[in-house]
Amino acid sequence: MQLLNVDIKEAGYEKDNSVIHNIQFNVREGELIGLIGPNGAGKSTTIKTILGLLENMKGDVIFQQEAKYSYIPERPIFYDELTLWEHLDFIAAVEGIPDKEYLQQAKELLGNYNLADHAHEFPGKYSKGMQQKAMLIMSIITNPDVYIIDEPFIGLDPNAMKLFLESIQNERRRGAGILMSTHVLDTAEKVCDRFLIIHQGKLQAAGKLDEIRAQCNLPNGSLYDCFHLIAEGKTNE
Ligand SMILES: Nc1ncnc2c1ncn2[C@@H]1O[C@H](COP(=O)(O)OP(=O)(O)OP(=O)(O)O)[C@@H](O)[C@H]1O
Repeated sequence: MQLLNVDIKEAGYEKDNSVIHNIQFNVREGELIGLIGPNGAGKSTTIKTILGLLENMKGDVIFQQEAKYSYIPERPIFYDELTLWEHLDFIAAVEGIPDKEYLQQAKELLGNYNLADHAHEFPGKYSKGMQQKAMLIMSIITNPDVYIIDEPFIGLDPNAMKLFLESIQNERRRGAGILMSTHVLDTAEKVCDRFLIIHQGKLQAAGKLDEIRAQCNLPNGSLYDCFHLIAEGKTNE
């Protein structure tokens, strides 16, 4: 089942100055989609458009059957005066999640991510990797149908990276669809079902790795090879 349909004709930060054009794709249940492209390609702008943050947008972004989404930004954001536990309590209260539904899960996640001993500290003072893990826990407890994740891997140590990927796989098994922007192409190649390669604000290639290879005319190429070809503007499109 499709959870999110995106059909952006154009979007940008100022009127009559579009940054992204003709970006169409969908996210289905259980799918992990990698949104990739060089710096300044338009990945964050695409995400901001999906989140409804850009006024200057033409097109449609439709979450199916009131699918609930959760956004994990590249730069974690916390309330200065709330501990991580207080953040979790606050989110549970706002989302109307009963204690018995999230307390156990939150404790398990805090344990897995080695944050249990820091749960009563202010996450604003955590290291970058700890903050990233805290954001993920805050997201998971809301049980979203769709995750929108902006570059999650920067700052994670190898163990945290493994845990992050495991958490994502668990969420996919539950049926959640995930749109994830990243520059870590070797990991993306291994874990994503489909890819969207954006360059200069346009979708230059989309599909499974085999389809991307065909679009790039690189039958044995890696995602990295295809990315470079597109970033250098050498595709036929
Ligand atoms: N707040 C903003 N106001 C005006 N222009 C912006 C703003 N944010 C981004 N842009 C412009 O939009 C274009 C796309 O930027 P965007 O942040 O979407 O790229 P990105 O693919 O996410 O890059 P990166 O990999 O560096 O994060 C760039 O030309 C950038 O200068």
